[in-house]
Amino acid sequence: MNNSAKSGSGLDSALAHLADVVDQRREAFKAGQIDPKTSYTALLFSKGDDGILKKIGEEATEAVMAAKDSRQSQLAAEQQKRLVGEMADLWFHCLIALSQFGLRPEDVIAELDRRLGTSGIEEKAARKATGQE
Ligand SMILES: N=c1c2ncn([C@@H]3O[C@H](COP(=O)(O)OP(=O)(O)OP(=O)(O)O)[C@@H](O)[C@H]3O)c2ncn1[C@@H]1O[C@H](COP(=O)(O)O)[C@@H](O)[C@H]1O
Repeated sequence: MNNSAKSGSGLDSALAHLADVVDQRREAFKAGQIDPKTSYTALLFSKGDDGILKKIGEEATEAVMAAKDSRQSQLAAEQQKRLVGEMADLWFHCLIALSQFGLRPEDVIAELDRRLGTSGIEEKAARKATGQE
């Protein structure tokens, strides 16, 4: 795997482009212009909140299992490829959930940007100190 692949704005634009496709599918589904039999994205939207959120749980579990298998097979290339595929499924289904709840990947990226440079340990301690936990 190439560690330098897709760093920087290419990642943002790839996610934004896919989110545009997902949002368009959602609008088309709501308008009755797209058939869940021909669009997997529309099929997911037809399942509503519970179906979409359940799918995230399933995809997360599949990604965890692929990671464990990858480790056991000493990171064999084909297992790494499977792990990337499962992570892609997970990210895709997260984009579906964001769209369902009126959000965009840009919102998540902005939050991650905001956190840059703040240690998770410090942030957790600050939350405890202000009683937010
Ligand atoms: N990126 C994706 C994408 N990633 C994963 N998937 C689908 O997500 C599913 C993964 O779920 P599973 O592994 O559980 O497989 P499954 O057995 O088919 O699912 P279930 O029957 O268990 O629900 C597969 O059917 C994949 O095809 C995706 N489907 C669509 N996209 C993008 O969305 C666009 C629009 O897709 P359609 O709405 O189908 O035209 C496509 O052009 C792609 O760019």
